[in-house]
Amino acid sequence: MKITQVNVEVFTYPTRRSVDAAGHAHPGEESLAKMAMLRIATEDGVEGYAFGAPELIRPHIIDSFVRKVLIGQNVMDREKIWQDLAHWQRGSASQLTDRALALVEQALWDWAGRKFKQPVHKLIGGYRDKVLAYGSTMCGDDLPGGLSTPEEYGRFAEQLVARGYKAIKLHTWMPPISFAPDPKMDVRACAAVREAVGPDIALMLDGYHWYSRTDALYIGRELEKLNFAWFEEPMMEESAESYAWLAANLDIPVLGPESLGGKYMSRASWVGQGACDILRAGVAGVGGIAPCLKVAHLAESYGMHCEIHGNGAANLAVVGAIKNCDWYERGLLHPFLNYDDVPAYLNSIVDPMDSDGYVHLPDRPGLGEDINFAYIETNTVN
Ligand SMILES: O=C(O)[C@H](O)[C@@H](O)[C@@H](O)C(=O)NO
Ligand SMILES: [Mg+2]
Repeated sequence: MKITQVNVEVFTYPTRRSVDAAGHAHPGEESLAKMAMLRIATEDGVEGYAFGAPELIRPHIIDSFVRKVLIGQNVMDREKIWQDLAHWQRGSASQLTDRALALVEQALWDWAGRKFKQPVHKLIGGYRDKVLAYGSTMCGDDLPGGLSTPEEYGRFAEQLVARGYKAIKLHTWMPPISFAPDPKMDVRACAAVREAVGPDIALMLDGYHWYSRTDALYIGRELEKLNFAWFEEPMMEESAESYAWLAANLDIPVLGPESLGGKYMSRASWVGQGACDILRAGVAGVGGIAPCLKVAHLAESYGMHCEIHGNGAANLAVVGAIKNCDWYERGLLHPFLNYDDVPAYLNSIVDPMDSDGYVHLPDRPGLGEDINFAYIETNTVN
């Protein structure tokens, strides 16, 4: 079945999610954001879709790389298409990103699910039909009543437990917040949350990402006293040696890498260097669902868990198809925002959570996005 069309529709939608100077999300005034829908069609008229930032799949990327590789190829040859695209990355002057590869590959999976009327996690090979979620907070802020003090983290954590979460991951304060980075404030927020939720809720920290080895060691040892489940990305992930040193000096599991490039190859290096106790990969960060599965299977070969980075249909599909992952990252959450609010371009969210803290894998065909095509058509801007 040959691919005949690759198109991108950019549309606007209202959001209260704003981004700070360091790229971290926080609540803000309602504004109009742009989203791109990648649409891949075959000669039989069946289509697959993926949503992402417009700049990732801007016309230069689609015209110079994606269309050249995809048009005429068999839509079921996902691995060959992915390898062909990946080989264009080196010569693209870093313009063809892993995130762009991930969007193309996701749309190919979505096509297959829609064609064969199966959810992607079942096409991969399902492992589960529900998964416990952890509430992943937004980074700390300076908003009164938000996440501006350790006490406010504690109060929010109580709300999350009441909603049904059985685990909470704190993203704490980062620059441009005036006092950040501050290891002691990070620890105070973690202590306030532990105090608020008691001993039976799993807690994790994913704070400032540029600490020194000694600062990271200090925080890690404090997290051990608070019985945290894992310690995530406290230092630059380019230094696997630093993580190997940290993991050797801590008992709390060190988890990573999240934001490091290098797809499944860098993850293999981390395992080989003992740089983490739990591996990490997200569909966007490693170039797609199949590369993410390669990381999860690598981890499984070493008796390790692989906790999948990020929310959304593609990450949820991977979680649904692997055993060595305990959680689905549901977020990012904030006291001022309701995560369950449905974006205007969807008819329902892909990851509703029940009162026991479980997200049920979607049984809709494809990635499971319940797309509001009429809204997208009406609000398309390109
Ligand atoms: O932009 C980021 O750093 C990530 O999106 C982050 O906020 C969050 O997704 C994360 O680190 N999860 O583990
Ligand atoms: Mg993280």
